[in-house]
Amino acid sequence: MDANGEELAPAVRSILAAARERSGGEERVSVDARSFEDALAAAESDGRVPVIAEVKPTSPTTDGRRDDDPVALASAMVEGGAAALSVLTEPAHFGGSPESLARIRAAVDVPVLRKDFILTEAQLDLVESDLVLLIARFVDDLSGLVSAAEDRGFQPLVEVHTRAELDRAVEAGADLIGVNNRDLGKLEVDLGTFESIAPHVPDDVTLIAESGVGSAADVRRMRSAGADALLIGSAIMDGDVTANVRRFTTA
Ligand SMILES: O=C(O)c1ccccc1NCC(=O)[C@H](O)[C@H](O)COP(=O)(O)O
Repeated sequence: MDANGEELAPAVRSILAAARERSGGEERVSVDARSFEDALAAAESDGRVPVIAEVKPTSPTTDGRRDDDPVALASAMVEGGAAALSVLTEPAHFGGSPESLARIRAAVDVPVLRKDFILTEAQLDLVESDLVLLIARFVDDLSGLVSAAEDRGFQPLVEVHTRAELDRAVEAGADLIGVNNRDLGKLEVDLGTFESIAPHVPDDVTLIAESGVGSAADVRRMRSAGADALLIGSAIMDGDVTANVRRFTTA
């Protein structure tokens, strides 16, 4: 069950159980973050669709696993025109690690999002990144965690899947909001989720469409519905990542 008492897919229950066990960093981090807004503006100004390309070695909904060097993958994504990167740090279900993120961030000059299931303030201190994902569905004190992230210099990206979660994200002061097309209760993907929530997002929020984008037509669909940027994982990790990113950034 999640905080709303709703049933969760077994894989997500397992992800959350593992997240509750993970400790934080030993010292409070203080990040000199690369501006995500500037990265989006740079992409727009030279005609690239702003894409956050995700280094996602595996996942509960992916067959197999990609064991390439994460830094090589990340550099190939930047070569394809990614405005920013998302890097999984969850080890048990996504094959990520904080070490991979630190190596990637040192090797590229675009902003890097830490993609994990952060539940506590201490877990923010595991590794430096430019953005951190906070999933509204799983965080009780969302305002507290948004503030804690900002106090450390992170740009928090608050992920929502419903209107009620959007309201919580806005109340928590989120400037960056991602609408996840993947329902983490059932693990089903529906691009209509973004289309139904986007009209209710305040104009001053930077809005990201997350999950389920697999084609140039999907990119255009999400952009028409109001996406300032797209977060794309599986479809980029499948095959030549530079060519895949380029297909989306030129959609
Ligand atoms: O991707 C999964 O299988 C997954 C399973 C359980 C919880 C979360 C999951 N994904 C997290 C994500 O948000 C995605 O990695 C990200 O939005 C990219 O999605 P996609 O482009 O569909 O790989």
